[in-house]
Amino acid sequence: MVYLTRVEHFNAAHKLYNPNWSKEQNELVFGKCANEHWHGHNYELYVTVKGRPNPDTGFVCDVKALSKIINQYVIEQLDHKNLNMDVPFMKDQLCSTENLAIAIWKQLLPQLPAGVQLHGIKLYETPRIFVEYFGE
Ligand SMILES: Nc1nc2c(c(=O)[nH]1)N=C([C@H](O)[C@H](O)COP(=O)(O)OP(=O)(O)OP(=O)(O)O)CN2
Repeated sequence: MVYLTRVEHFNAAHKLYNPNWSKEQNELVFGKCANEHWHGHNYELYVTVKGRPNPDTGFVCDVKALSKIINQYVIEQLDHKNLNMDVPFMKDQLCSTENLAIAIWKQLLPQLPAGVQLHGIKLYETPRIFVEYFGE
């Protein structure tokens, strides 16, 4: 089994805010990330698929085709958007890196070519904060 990773990136705004809590409770839990006027991140997205190399191409899959799928179903939905307001697949969710990684997994899973398995999503919110999700 070979693991193949494509890296993409996007910029987006968000705030961490639980609508069931008071403003004070949100500020207590999320601190500056609850700022009602939003803040932004330069996200780095690592998508890893796994499979056996095709004997005719040597590819697990064509990574350029994988990039197109990631861009169509994920990056175009997220890039230069407000995650809380503009992104249907984040509707009614807290826009943490964890929840975003899970949502990206769910977006991509049905779009992958036959025979290519999604292994993991690694999403950097900042150079010092990242999550990994393996569909468990
Ligand atoms: N478990 C999580 N914790 C936090 C998340 C998250 O998604 N999951 N997100 C945030 C905020 O979005 C916050 O904006 C992070 O940015 P920042 O504080 O700038 O992050 P850094 O630690 O990389 O920056 P420092 O300058 O080193 O503080 C918070 N928590």
